[in-house]
Amino acid sequence: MPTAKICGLTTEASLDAAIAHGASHVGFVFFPRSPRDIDPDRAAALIARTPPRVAKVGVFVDPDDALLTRAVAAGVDTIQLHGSETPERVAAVRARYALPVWRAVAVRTREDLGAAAKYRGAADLILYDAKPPRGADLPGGLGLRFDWRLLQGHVHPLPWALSGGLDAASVGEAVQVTGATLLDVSSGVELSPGVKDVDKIAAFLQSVARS
Ligand SMILES: O=C(O)c1ccccc1N[C@@H]1O[C@H](COP(=O)(O)O)[C@@H](O)[C@H]1O
Repeated sequence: MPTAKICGLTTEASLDAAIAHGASHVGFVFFPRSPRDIDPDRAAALIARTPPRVAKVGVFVDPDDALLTRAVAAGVDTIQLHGSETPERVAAVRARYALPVWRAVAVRTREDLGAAAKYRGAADLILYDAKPPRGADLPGGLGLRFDWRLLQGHVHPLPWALSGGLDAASVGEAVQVTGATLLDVSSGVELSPGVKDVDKIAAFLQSVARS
């Protein structure tokens, strides 16, 4: 059965809904430009109420080590790098913190998928996300999807997950088209950027469980 990460959590209510409805991963965004940005001290309070079976993913955009160290001290146990981190930087982060590291790969065309192979031996998982439009304020969390058919026949160099514009209505088709076993959502379970909705979280996780 596919599993899911609910990303961009900032409140007890939304975190509790994700846990209660079976999320395998919860995500906290450490990026000041994001409407979902969370301070590591606040994240620590949310992580403290998250059971061990649920992975706590920190989402970062070209972070320095000081921020990574604060987030790991807060309880983040998986690092998602969503900026322009090179394979060398990804490998260094993985070695320094001895935690699983995900690398986002932005996809618009089939050629974009080629970037994933560069992270073999550096990242633990590739997170395919839609490529943001030129000049976008954020590299992710925009509720945009890419053509999932691009993943058909793609030889994945690493374990992988799917993100970008998913919601309760579309996630079943996403699983069918791509064969994804881990689905990552942020905007699709929100009322407005940064404002999570517990009913949308429940509906998304129910759709994943049915897929
Ligand atoms: O959510 C954010 O604000 C964010 C900021 C910077 C980098 C990544 C971010 N979110 C990630 O984007 C994808 C897709 O999100 P969406 O469902 O399309 O809104 C997801 O992996 C989030 O972790």
